[in-house]
Amino acid sequence: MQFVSTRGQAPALGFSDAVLAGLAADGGLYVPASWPQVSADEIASFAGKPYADVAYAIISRFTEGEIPAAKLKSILEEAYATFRHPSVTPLLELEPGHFVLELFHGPTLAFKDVAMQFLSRVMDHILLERGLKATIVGATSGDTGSAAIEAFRGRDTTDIFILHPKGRTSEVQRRQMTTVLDDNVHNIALEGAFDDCQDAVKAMFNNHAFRDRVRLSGVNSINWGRIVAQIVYYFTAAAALGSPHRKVSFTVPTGNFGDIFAGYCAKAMGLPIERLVIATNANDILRRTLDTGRYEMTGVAPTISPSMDIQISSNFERLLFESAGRDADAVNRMMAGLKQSRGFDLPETSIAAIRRDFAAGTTDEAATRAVIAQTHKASSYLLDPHTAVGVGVARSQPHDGTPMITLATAHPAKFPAAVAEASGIEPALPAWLGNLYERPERVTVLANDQRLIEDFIVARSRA
Ligand SMILES: Cc1ncc(COP(=O)(O)O)c(C=O)c1O
Ligand SMILES: N[C@@H](CCOP(=O)(O)O)C(=O)O
Repeated sequence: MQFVSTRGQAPALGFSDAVLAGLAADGGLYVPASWPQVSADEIASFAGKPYADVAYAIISRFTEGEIPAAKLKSILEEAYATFRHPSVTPLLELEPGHFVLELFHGPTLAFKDVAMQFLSRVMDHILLERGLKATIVGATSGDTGSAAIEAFRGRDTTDIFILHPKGRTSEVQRRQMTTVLDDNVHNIALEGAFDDCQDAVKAMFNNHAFRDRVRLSGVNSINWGRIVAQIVYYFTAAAALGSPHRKVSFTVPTGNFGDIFAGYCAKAMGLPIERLVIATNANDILRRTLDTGRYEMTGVAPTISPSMDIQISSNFERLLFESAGRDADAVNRMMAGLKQSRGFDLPETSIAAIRRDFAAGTTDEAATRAVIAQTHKASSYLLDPHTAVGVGVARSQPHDGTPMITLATAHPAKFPAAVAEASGIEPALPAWLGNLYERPERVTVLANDQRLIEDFIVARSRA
């Protein structure tokens, strides 16, 4: 399987090289050259299978010829043995016809663990095979960083540098990152917003001298290795509800568009998905884009779902590529518009194609709090604020008899202050994180200055 860049100027790569590259050399994102298909019979066979087996069935279609079957199986067994629930990603019915897919049973309590536990092991394997070390950089609004640090800590093949926006994560999220004191882990608190962190990471990838010097690699969802692992739970959840004989819809709390793009991939591979619903918080650039056909940056406001306080939604580029019939020139024009004038109009055919697969809605701050309170009152189920954004939007969708699955992307204990304010209940951290508030922290505060950040990394990278 080859992977091509959404900007059309970088060479096509195999799975291992695409994973190590993270971002393509032309600034684009890698997507598979074609979508492998999963037959109806095979989808039906996923119901009741162990999670790691379904993961193998899906992921091996992209790694064939590169990662030996036995190695991939052992990576997946090990990755999902770190989850505290036997089903890995359990599905439960919140109200008739509306399900939540709990993706937060991994080591850091957010959906990022599902991909990161796989990615760290597969990268380690590739680097060991090649006798190389890599420098990993990542931008986080809190969850990617903690999952990546947990997955890569102590690994000899990698140094990991995570940039988070200073003061804009929850305290639990920050401590999950800064209390990891392994030598290969480096936390940077950037004076800025999440988009500044993400811009800095992309600028490092586009600085080819720096990129080569430290053998740069990335763990944000720009990396195909993240997306491929997230496709799996769309299949397990749909199969559990009777797919392929019954269609399902998904509502996904969305920021960088990685999680919901994985749903699009599942559909492209043959999973009968009726609708993919983009759920945004008050930072609603994606909902406005679906409404108006124009992607327009207007600024980011901090919310109680901070991991979605994003306006440069990286993976939307992958959807633009798909919706434009894989026309890289069209993508380049749109991305140039974004750089020059902070916005662009989608071609008519693109927005029409997107609207065929996707719907979108917003749950604002007050409504998010109300969803948490009302859901707890009705069913004693505590939602984290990101999942609540999803549940709020899912409830506003037309009822067409198709089961709706909302992705529960984080455990409420990651956001105790917001959850307690909304519901009166302070969710407790699981036992293994019980002493998080007593652990010492290590973090470096840096100004939002590209040179400063790159110098910091060069001085500490062992690659
Ligand atoms: C808890 C949580 N929910 C939702 C999202 C949004 O996911 P995505 O960026 O893949 O759209 C994030 C961050 O990525 C998150 O951390
Ligand atoms: N919400 C994210 C932001 C980065 O998203 P990613 O999926 O592209 O890594 C976070 O928690 O850091």
